[in-house]
Amino acid sequence: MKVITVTNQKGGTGKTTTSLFLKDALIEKGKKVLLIDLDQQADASYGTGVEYDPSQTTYELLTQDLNLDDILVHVNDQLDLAPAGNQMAKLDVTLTQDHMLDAQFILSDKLEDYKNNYDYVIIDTPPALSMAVMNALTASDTVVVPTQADLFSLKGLGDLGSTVAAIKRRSNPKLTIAGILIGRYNSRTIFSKAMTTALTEAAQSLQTHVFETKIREAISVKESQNAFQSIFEYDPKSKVTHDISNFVDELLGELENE
Ligand SMILES: Nc1ncnc2c1ncn2[C@@H]1O[C@H](COP(=O)(O)OP(=O)(O)OP(=O)(O)O)[C@@H](O)[C@H]1O
Repeated sequence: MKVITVTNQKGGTGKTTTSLFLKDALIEKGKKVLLIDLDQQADASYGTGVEYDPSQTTYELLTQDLNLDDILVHVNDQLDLAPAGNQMAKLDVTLTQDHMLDAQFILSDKLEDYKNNYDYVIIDTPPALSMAVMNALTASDTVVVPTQADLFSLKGLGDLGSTVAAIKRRSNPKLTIAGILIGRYNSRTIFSKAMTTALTEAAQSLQTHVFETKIREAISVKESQNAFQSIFEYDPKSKVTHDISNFVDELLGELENE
């Protein structure tokens, strides 16, 4: 079982979209996937199109004496969902009030018994360097950092680099950053010198590289999300679907070589 966290503390950089693409591409490859939603906005959970009990979510999993099974939603034979709820916004406060020791290990401990149940676990995270993200990083093999080809999306990635370094030292030495993924890409955009410098610096600060594949901006991305459909079903022949396939092949190639 490989655990992949999708994170960037900046909002709206494509974390949920990337998590859903990853889930779709892995299912397309016949893999068994667990999607864990740690973002209080719960867009990834909503995106699967299933109904779930809003009082049995990843917040309860991380703050109460519950097993993953207690909150899991069986979406289909290849996909289970650990859904999020808006109570996730108070996770850091709750864990501090409860004086939880080693609070970043909770998710990793709770995944321990499920190692043989899934090929891949995909974790969608909130736009913050919160306890939810610490838990995701501690439980993961690798991290994908979605960004957009603008300077603001790259701001603050140095902080993510420091957090990952701290997690590697303290709670998860095997953690790697697979790469920075450029999304909503427009091929007519000329990368400015400033953008190229910022991308290089961002990759250096994360001790990683930028994925060769970029995901283009395409209306079918939003349309497939609105239709609660996998992009592979909604628009199988489109260029963006091809990008997604190439990106996932690039990522899996890296993971297999580790
Ligand atoms: N390749 C793409 N083409 C078109 N639209 C896209 C593409 N990728 C992402 N989007 C759109 O960009 C918006 C932001 O993406 P998304 O919700 O995945 O970001 P996020 O990082 O998860 O946001 P947040 O930080 O709020 O959790 C969404 O409306 C999504 O549909």
